[in-house]
Formats: sequence, structure tokens, C-alpha cells
Amino acid sequence: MNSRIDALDKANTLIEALPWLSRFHGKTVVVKYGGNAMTDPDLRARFAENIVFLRYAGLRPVVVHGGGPQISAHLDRLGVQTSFTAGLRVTTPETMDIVRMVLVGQVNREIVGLVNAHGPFAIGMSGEDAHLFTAERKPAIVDGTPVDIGMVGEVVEVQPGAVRTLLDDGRIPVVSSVARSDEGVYNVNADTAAAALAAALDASKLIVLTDVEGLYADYPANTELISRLTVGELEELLPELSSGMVPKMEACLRAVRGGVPQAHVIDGRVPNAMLLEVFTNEGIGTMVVDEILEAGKLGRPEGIHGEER
Ligand SMILES: Nc1ncnc2c1ncn2[C@@H]1O[C@H](COP(=O)(O)OP(=O)(O)O)[C@@H](O)[C@H]1O
Ligand SMILES: CC(=O)N[C@@H](CCC(=O)OP(=O)(O)O)C(=O)O
Repeated sequence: MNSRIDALDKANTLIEALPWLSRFHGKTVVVKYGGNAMTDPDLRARFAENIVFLRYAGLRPVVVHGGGPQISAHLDRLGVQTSFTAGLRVTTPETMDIVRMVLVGQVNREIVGLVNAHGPFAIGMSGEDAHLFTAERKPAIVDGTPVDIGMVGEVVEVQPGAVRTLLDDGRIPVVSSVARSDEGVYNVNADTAAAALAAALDASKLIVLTDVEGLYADYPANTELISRLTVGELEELLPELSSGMVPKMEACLRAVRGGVPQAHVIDGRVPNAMLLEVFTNEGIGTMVVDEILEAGKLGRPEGIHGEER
């Protein structure tokens, strides 16, 4: 009897996904996979499964990855000092060589391997390839003053043609957050790179995975989750935010301002977090929306019972 109830529950869960499957079929979703959500081997395997699930469900997923903790661990092993200013790594030419080696040669290969355990889907790319990302030098802003932090860039141009070609061929592009520039290669924050790519691809969603539930209202004093906010509300809140959440929420703002109807920050420590976000009525984490854009580009999902998220 219990196994019959379990089976009925499973069927209900599957049918709950129907309106979301219909809404996102054929749509591009850019997923930013970050260093801290990447450290546990089981979660890494779940992440790859979720990405492949999205692909089989008819979406067009693209992964943009960081690897801050992995870069720091490698610099440590080599005895190279590293520091952050306003959340960005101070990047000397020597550090840049190691950033590129770890992101493109190690972290990217690992994600590609995990996804390809399920079939010939993932193709790894550096942000330098086919002029995907072009960056300009970006100083850190400390107390309102620009401070030079070396070979750190801001993406100023995206040429997404190669990524589109891969998507059209049914592949899953996996992109490292480095960029070309007039001066060689630049280190770019992966949240910001993902937002720039989502806007350039005219994606339907940006999903940023991290190691907290989402945006907390008054962190660290209060960890009440903000589950939905409009771009206007986010713009008001941004000056009050601190540390790691700043690039993530700036990325959500950049993506939505750039035409992506929904941007999410979700908890990468939760197994199957992406499936919960895309295919359930409740969703998880924090969602940033431009309501007019959302209604125009995605339309209302059919057949949702209860409150729409
Ligand atoms: N308002 C906030 N809500 C949630 N987390 C916050 C907030 N402000 C700062 N944080 C911090 O930001 C961290 C996430 O950023 P970061 O460590 O850079 O993530 P990642 O490695 O996933 O890119 C959280 O672990 C938390 O400590
Ligand atoms: C300029 C800058 O800080 N670049 C980051 C790039 C990697 C990244 O963003 O990784 P996470 O997403 O794991 O934090 C760095 O060097 O750590």
C-alpha cells in the first residue's frame, strides 16, 4: 500500500513539472557554478545530473564556472600570496597564469568530465575562445576610490556565436571565467561573466548557485530569506549588501536589466537544487524579476494551481 502511495506521489511530482516543462522548452538557461558550491564530490555529481536532466527535458543549459577556492588552494600549494580587494582577487601576471591554468585546465575539465559521464554533451571553452568575452581592466572600488588590482577585467563585449552553435548542435557549453583583452588575458568574476553571457544569449533564466539559501534580508544578524524581488527593489538594496553577495546580486541585476526575465540565486548545497527551481511551483532561493519583461517573454505558465511564484 505504502509503495502505491509513494508511486502516486512521484506521479504527482512529475505532473507538477508539466507547466514548467512547457514554459521552458527550447529556452536557454545560463547556470553559474561557483567555487563554494563545488567542493563536495556528491554534490558535484548531482550538479552534472541536473544539467543533463535540463538538456533531456528540452532546455538549452549553458554552464559558466568559477573556482575561487580551487585557485586559492593552488596558489597556496605554490607558496604564492593572494589577497582580495572589494571581493576581487588582486591578480599579478604570475597569479593570472595560475588562475587560467586552474580554471581552464582543471576546474573546466572536471565539470566537462562529470557531465559527459551521461553522454557526449559537454564541450569546454575558455572565455577567450572565439572572442567570447572581451574585458577591460577594472579597478576595485574602496570607499568610493578606484584601486588598481592588476589583471582583473570587466566583460565589455560578448560574442556568443560559438556558444549558440554548440547549443544548436545539442551540446552543453561549459565556460571558464577568463577573458581576452588588449593586454592579454584577464581574470573576471564568474558571477558577472555569467550575467553578461545570459544577456548576450537572450537567455530565459540566469541561475547562480552558491553556499547559502539565497539573499538574506539583514545578513548576518538575520537570515530571513528574500524569495522574490523586483529590479527596482534590488537597486535600492544593493548599497547595503556586503562581501560575496555583492557580485551575485549585481549579476542578477545586470542580467535582468540586459533582458533576461528571471535571475535566481539558489543553494548549491541542496541536492537537485536546479530541478527544484525550474520544475516546481514553489521554486527555491531568491528570484529577481522585471515583471513586465517576465510577462512579455515567458507568458503565464498554464495550469498552475495555487500561488504562482
Ligand atoms: N545578504 C546576504 N545574504 C546571504 N549571504 C550573504 C549576504 N551577505 C554576505 N553573504 C555571504 O556571501 C557568501 C556567498 O558568496 P561567495 O562565498 O563569494 O560564494 P561563491 O563561492 O558561491 O561564489 C555567503 O556564504 C555569505 O557568507
Ligand atoms: C577577479 C576575481 O576575483 N576572479 C575570481 C574568478 C573565479 C570566481 O569567480 O570563482 P567563484 O565563483 O568560485 O568565486 C577569482 O580569482 O577567484
